[in-house]
Amino acid sequence: MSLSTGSSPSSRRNSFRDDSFIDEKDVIDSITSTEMGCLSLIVLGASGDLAKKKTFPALFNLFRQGFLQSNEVHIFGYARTKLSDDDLRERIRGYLSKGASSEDLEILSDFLKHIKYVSGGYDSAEGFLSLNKEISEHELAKNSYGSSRRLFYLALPPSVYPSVCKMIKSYCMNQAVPTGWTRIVVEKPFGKDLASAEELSAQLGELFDEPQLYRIDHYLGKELVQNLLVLRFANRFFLPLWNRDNIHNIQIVFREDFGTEGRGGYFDEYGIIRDIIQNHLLQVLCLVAMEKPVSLRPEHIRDEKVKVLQSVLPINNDEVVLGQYEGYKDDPTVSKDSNTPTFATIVLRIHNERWEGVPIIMKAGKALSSRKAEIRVQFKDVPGDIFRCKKQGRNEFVIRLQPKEAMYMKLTVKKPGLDMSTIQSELDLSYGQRYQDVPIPEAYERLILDTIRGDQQHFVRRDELRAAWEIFTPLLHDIDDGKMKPVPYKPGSRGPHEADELVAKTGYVQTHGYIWIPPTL
Ligand SMILES: NC(=O)C1=CN([C@@H]2O[C@H](COP(=O)(O)OP(=O)(O)OC[C@H]3O[C@@H](n4cnc5c(N)ncnc54)[C@H](OP(=O)(O)O)[C@@H]3O)[C@@H](O)[C@H]2O)C=CC1
Ligand SMILES: O=C1O[C@H](COP(=O)(O)O)[C@@H](O)[C@H](O)[C@H]1O
Repeated sequence: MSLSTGSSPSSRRNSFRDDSFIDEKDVIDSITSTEMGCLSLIVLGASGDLAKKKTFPALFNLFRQGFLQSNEVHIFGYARTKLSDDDLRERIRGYLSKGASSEDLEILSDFLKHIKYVSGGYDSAEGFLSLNKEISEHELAKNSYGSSRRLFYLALPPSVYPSVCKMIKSYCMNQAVPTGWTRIVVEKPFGKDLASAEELSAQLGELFDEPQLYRIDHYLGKELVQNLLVLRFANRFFLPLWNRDNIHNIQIVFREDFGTEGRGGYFDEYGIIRDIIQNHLLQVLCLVAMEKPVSLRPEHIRDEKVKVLQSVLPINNDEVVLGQYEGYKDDPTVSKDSNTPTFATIVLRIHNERWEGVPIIMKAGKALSSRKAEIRVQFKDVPGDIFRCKKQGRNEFVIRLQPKEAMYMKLTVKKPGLDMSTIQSELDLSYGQRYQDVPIPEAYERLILDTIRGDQQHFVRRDELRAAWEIFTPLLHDIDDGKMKPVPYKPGSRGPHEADELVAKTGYVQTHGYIWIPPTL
């Protein structure tokens, strides 16, 4: 976990309004009026993996940078496990203190004082009544000005979302209306297919209005994902090139160099398409492929994302390769005859004026040779090529989301020297080198801050979710019914060779003899 450093707490608190390019008056007004007063952050599922690894570290980083103010905030953990306040604090301390400086350890001790734990069931009126009592006491003690705010973060399996939301609605709503608010953050996977996602949406929709619901997809909080709209719409370079006339194919790739360790039971029920492609990679695709929004208002952006999703053609199963790494089924929590893919390459086709004929290759896998996530835009060959550049490979624009954020453009140049020959080189913007003193925030930090500020731009709207499930549901049902089977691949490999063959069939040209080496400082 990284403890990002930053400027002084007081200056950081207002930096969003100072620096943001979101300048619509109403957005700013809504942020200003709801960013004050007592703030209760309630982490449901506080005993779990996500809470430990992501939610509490993100809250701590926001606290240490002054985005959560000591005199306003209180954090409540809730779960069934019997823990004392100190048990939870010690768990968090254990995770956060590794490698921390003495200054950080001091701030951590202060942060932990703001944490309380309440134990109870996810359908227990008694549990939620005690939670409400704790929150109300904190509000009474601290609410000296402004309105009280309640943010419920569901770090829980989706199966309990409906009952938890009913409990919140019945027993824990903020009474400080209309100035205060109650918001709910839900994690993916949001459903297992179109029908179950719609049912879940309907259940939650009966209890909360869309502006109260934040469907989090942490890929939308990654620095270079947030950069996509700026890159595409603020640079004259890209505007005329970003279309079927110039781009041959696009790849959106997620690789992990570890398996499903410790999460086999969950993963076996969902698989790589539901875990990564239907949400994280598809959200990235929306930002890569959407038209320019009317403005930066969340609704304008999300309207354009929905249009892209609705333009995706039904998946052709001949353009899908599934894989399962050898040894996956050794996990005792995984079924011995599991048909669950841990790897998938899927070609999507967008039926619109900009992208007709451009294969969009979505690739994700666990237990592969490396860990990285990137967008790879491959341009067409140069027409009337007098340099025989084809030998060298095509222009490619690569956006590396992680690790080591970077953007680089592979291009052909004259080989330096007396000979007149060409080689592949690159224009390179590596963030570690270009922005040496700028800490890159963790995705969860940024997104939790958005939920507190009431900015839904980087959250998935209900109709987006529906459109996303519409794309993948037929394929998922074919896999669930055993009509599509994963091929085995070796852990630590590139995945099944059939996937490389499929990508080659789409016309992707691999550049041989060239490798981008991230610069070192
Ligand atoms: N872990 C990760 O890296 C990521 C997780 N997510 C999503 O976040 C959510 C939480 O994930 P994670 O923390 O890994 O999950 P966990 O399995 O760790 O569950 C979180 C907590 O929920 C409670 N719980 C677990 N299973 C059940 C059940 N069947 N019924 C009721 N309560 C249960 C447990 O608390 P107790 O028994 O104490 O009540 C547990 O501590 C999930 O939706 C997951 O898909 C999303 C991205 C990444
Ligand atoms: O949502 C998930 O994401 C993680 C990968 O997240 P990253 O930010 O480290 O790329 C993945 O390991 C997990 O299976 C999935 O549920």
